[in-house]
Amino acid sequence: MADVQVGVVMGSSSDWDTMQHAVQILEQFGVAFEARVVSAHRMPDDMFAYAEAATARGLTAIIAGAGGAAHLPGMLAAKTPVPVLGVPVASKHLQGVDSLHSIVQMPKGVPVATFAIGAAGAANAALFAVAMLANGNPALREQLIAFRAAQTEAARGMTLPPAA
Ligand SMILES: Nc1c(C(=O)O)ncn1[C@@H]1O[C@H](COP(=O)(O)O)[C@@H](O)[C@H]1O
Repeated sequence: MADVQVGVVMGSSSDWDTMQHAVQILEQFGVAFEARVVSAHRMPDDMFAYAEAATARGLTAIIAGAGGAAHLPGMLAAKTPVPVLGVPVASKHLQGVDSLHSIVQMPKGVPVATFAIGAAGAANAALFAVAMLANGNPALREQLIAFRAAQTEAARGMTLPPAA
């Protein structure tokens, strides 16, 4: 099995509906990844161990999704130099604004690259990880360019219904 290039972690299995959109992109581009539940709040020792092992394991990026008091991405970033891409998962009561603010408002010196709330943010985090990997991988870069071109064609082909 190929070495894992990107780690996809989330605070709970309830985040999977959102985070599977990151995994779909990584699968589409043939990036070797792992997906697992790692919670700063509920399993802090495991979270520390995951972050501490990330460099030696050769991870290029960690995509971390969490909802509510979403400390997971920031705590991972505190424990590893591997870039952390944070995905705010929509929460039950505050629609993910709490998650977004928890992830984006990092103190100076410990950055988390923060994406949009929900599925689009998860997909974009994965596309960003692909772009990072593509810096050293011309074939992957070509794939990314083809993905963008297909998206452009799809947008050009969009039609609108008659006004009501
Ligand atoms: N924000 C965090 C962390 C963390 O940041 O460590 N661990 C779990 N959670 C979040 O709690 C929400 C509810 O989780 P449950 O559905 O399991 O109760 C999830 O969105 C999860 O990401």
